[in-house]
Parts: sequence; structure tokens; C-alpha cells
Amino acid sequence: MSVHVSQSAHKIQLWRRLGSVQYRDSSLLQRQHLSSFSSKADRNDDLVTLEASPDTGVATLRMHRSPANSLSMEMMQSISGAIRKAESDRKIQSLILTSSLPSGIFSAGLELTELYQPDLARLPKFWESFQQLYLDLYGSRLSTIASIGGPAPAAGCMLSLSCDYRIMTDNPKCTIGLNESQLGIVAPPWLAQQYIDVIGNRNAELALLLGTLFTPQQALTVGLVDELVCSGDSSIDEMAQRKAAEFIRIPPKARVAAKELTRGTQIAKLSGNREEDTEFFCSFVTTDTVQKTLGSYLEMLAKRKK
Ligand SMILES: CCCCC/C=C\CCC/C=C/CC(=O)SCCNC(=O)CCNC(=O)[C@H](O)C(C)(C)COP(=O)(O)OP(=O)(O)OC[C@H]1O[C@@H](n2cnc3c(N)ncnc32)[C@H](O)[C@@H]1OP(=O)(O)O
Repeated sequence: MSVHVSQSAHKIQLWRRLGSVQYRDSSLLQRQHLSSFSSKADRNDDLVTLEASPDTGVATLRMHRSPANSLSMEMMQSISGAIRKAESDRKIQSLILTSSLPSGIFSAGLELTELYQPDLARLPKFWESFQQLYLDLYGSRLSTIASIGGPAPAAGCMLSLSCDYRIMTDNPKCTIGLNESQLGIVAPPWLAQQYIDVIGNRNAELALLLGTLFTPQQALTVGLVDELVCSGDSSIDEMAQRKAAEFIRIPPKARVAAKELTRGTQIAKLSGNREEDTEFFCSFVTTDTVQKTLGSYLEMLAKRKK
């Protein structure tokens, strides 16, 4: 245990050195005015919808935080709340996670305004909500199916990695992967581990280094998604329902125990390390270097749109 703590302390020092100046005051970072990236807190009440069908045992969780289902703190809390609500209904055995945005975007990952020029009081709570969402979804007793009808970068990819099965629309414009390195940041260890577990060490190593966003065909080849549906085909929902029914046919206790076999260790690891993980994140993301890179990335996104 003491070895583990001192190694982690060493890692924190390393990240601090990577960012040349420690972020202390938001005024230090007010270089650019990015008017389109200014929102922080949003209303908790209309970000997701949960539709439970006791007859089939399947619940569908639809995300609709416009414009891109990016994960603000409230959005993550809403998704976590909906997962727990579905779990509390003993008739429900399966959960389909999908987006109901007209654009089809599954999720654009973490809300970048939470990371750029962050509210320092909110930042640890934001990260804890991200950890909690991972724990709730990855550790759910329900069989979980991600129905991915659009792009799923970074934490959007994490949402799908935390499910038991991933179905994606076969549209080359819809990409998926952990692209954090392109933003000058890095996925937390528990998210990187999910990637390694799903696509294997070598694929994950390369993809994490390069920040690769896989097309659906590439994602299928590396095993990042399990099945593709022809673009424009509305049957992605039907396929998700069919898969859910297949999982439901497995006796629940055996299904949950099988899941525990492969996920229990990672879940216990983060559960016992949340404070340190949060401290690490806050000190890393607030370094001047990371803030500068995030600022440039946001500008690039805004320019690309124009
Ligand atoms: C133990 C310690 C840990 C150590 C590590 C510490 C720290 C780092 C860990 C941090 C982990 C981060 C994980 C993340 O999730 S970071 C977020 C990464 N996300 C992205 O890179 C996605 C960026 N977005 C896109 O690529 C595209 O928007 C798209 C999702 C592919 C959709 O493209 P398109 O259909 O063309 O739509 P637009 O680009 O026009 O976007 C529509 C709309 O949405 C806004 N937006 C998009 N993404 C985000 C976002 N992530 N946050 C906030 N807002 C976003 C975009 O600006 C447009 O807005 P407007 O319509 O208002 O202009």
C-alpha cells in the first residue's frame, strides 16, 4: 500500500512538471474570449429520458443535452440518476443507452468548458461525478447496450466502453475513440484500462498515443464495437432491443456474477482511490500548459464550425 501511494505521489509530481506553471487564478488564463464556450451549470431536469418497459424488462436511457450530449456535471449526474432508477425497478434487467439528439451525436465527451478556465470549487465535484458515472454504468447489475448512432469521442467512448455491448451506425463520419492526447490531455488510468481490456494492449497503446478516432469499420476490426448497422437504417434500435432480449435470457445472478469476474477488480481499484484520482486530475488539468492547449482546441472547434 505504501509503495502504491508513493508511486502515485511521484506521478502527480511528474504531471506537475509537465505543466510548466501551476494554475492558481482564472485571471492568469484569460487570454482568449471564447464566447461560444461560456456555459457552466445547467438545469438537471431535462437532460435525459428514461423509458422503462416492465413487459420486456428493458429500459431505454436517451441522452438529449443539446447540442452534442457533452458531459457537464449535471449531465453526468442525470445519467447516473437514471441508471440507478432503472436498477431500482426489479422488473428491469437491461438498459439501452442512446442519444435522441437530431444530429445523432452519441456524446462529445466531457463538456470542455468544465475543463477550460474551470470553476475551481466545482472542478473536484465535476470529476467525482465522472468517476461516479463510470462506477454506476460499468458496475451496473443491468445488462447494458450502447446504441451509438453518431460520434462518440473521449468520454463519449467511455460511456460505450462501460456498456456490455456496443452497436454502431456504419457511417464513416461517425468516429469513436479516446482522442484525449490530441487535446493535450490524457485519459485517466481507469478509462485507459477499459480501452486495453476491450481492444487489447497494442491497439490501445497506439490509439492512446495518437488519439485515434476510429471509423465504425475500424472500430469493428479492433473490437471497439461489436456490431455495425447500415447508415440511415432505423433498425439500430431494433438490434439493441434484440440484443437486450438475448442478455435477459441468461439467468440474472449468473449474468451479474460473470460481469463481476471481469470488472470487479477495476471497480474496487477506483472506489478505493477516488480522492487521489481527483487530486491528480485537478492538479493536472489546471496546469498552464494544459489550459493553453485546451484553449487552442476550443478555438479550433469553433473555427472548424465557421
Ligand atoms: C488520475 C488523473 C487523471 C489524469 C488525467 C487528467 C485529466 C484529463 C482527463 C480528461 C478526460 C477528458 C475526456 C474528454 O471527454 S475531453 C472532451 C473531448 N471531446 C472532443 O474532443 C470532442 C469535440 N467535439 C467534436 O469533435 C465534434 O463536436 C463532434 C462531437 C465530432 C460533433 O461534430 P459536429 O457534428 O460537426 O458538430 P460540431 O463540432 O459543430 O459541435 C456541435 C456543438 O457542440 C459543441 N461541442 C462539441 N463538443 C463539445 C464538448 N466536448 N464540450 C462542449 N461543447 C462541445 C460545439 O462547440 C458545437 O457548439 P455550437 O453549436 O454552440 O457552436
